[in-house]
Amino acid sequence: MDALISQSVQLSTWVDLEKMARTPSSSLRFTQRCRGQQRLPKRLQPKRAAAWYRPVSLKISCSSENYPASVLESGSLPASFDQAVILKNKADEIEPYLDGRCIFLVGMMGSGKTTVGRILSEVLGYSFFDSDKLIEQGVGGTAVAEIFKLYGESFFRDNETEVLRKLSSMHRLVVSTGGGAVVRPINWRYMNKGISVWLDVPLEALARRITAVGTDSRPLLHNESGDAYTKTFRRLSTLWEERSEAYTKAITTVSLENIAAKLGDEDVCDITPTAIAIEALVQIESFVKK
Ligand SMILES: Nc1ncnc2c1ncn2[C@@H]1O[C@H](COP(=O)(O)OP(=O)(O)O)[C@@H](O)[C@H]1O
Ligand SMILES: O=C(O)C1=C[C@@H](OP(=O)(O)O)[C@@H](O)[C@H](O)C1
Repeated sequence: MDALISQSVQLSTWVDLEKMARTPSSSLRFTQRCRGQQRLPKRLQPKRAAAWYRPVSLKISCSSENYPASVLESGSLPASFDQAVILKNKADEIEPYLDGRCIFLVGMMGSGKTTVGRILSEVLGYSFFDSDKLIEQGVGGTAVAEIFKLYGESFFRDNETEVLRKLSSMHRLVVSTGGGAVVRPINWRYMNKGISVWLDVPLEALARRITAVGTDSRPLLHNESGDAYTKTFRRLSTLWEERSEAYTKAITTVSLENIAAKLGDEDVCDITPTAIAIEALVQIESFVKK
């Protein structure tokens, strides 16, 4: 049965990746907001949730058109510029150094791979792919949770590897991978043909985000007892113990705790996706300019 389905999941038959990749994603604006954020119970709300929507955390003024080589490295963002402008300038600066290499975002579920990945693809003029979505399309539009239920995790993982293999032979893509893609060594061979970026987000923040949107689409978070936050946090902790080492194989790391420290924020939940995208470019820059 599985063999039969596997055969039907030939990438060429389900997604014309090459064609899709020729069309850079166009739905994104530089300033990404947390749309559709549901209200959490008060005790789960981040201390300054509204700050997610702040356009920028500003420290100093800057009169030059040339932004500091590393706006976040310096720990100070120029006061009069929107994060979106900083992001776009940084993208323009490093894009030639990428030589078309793909960017693979890795990280625990809920770490922002899709959110940040879309922003990066937009500013770099790259195409965006979500590997989970490609797997779903390959199985006739079956949702990830359903694929796990009907065919099991290893079937899902085989398809994930096949998707990554195919994507790794392409250029100018930003790819949001599934949280478990890091576990198979073969996947690293594919992802590190491009530049892998680990979004390192504290478990508490992940659990808050996922609780806000629900766990329906994330099958590995099903089957726990307790309230939504507690069971999500517990399951994430187990997965983290199994995977934390694997994430360190990424070529670059974006640590939200480091960004928070640089910006003077005390809560990682205050960091906007745009600020995270800027830091991702800063980290990528230090790799490509080495
Ligand atoms: N920097 C951020 N601050 C607050 N919420 C965020 C941030 N980045 C992502 N989110 C939210 O967290 C949830 C998971 O993000 P997503 O990009 O889908 O993660 P992943 O693709 O890694 O699973 C989404 O609801 C998204 O809106
Ligand atoms: O952590 C994991 O093993 C998984 C994460 C999910 O992707 P996201 O990280 O995008 O939620 C999805 O691939 C699947 O549910 C398995």
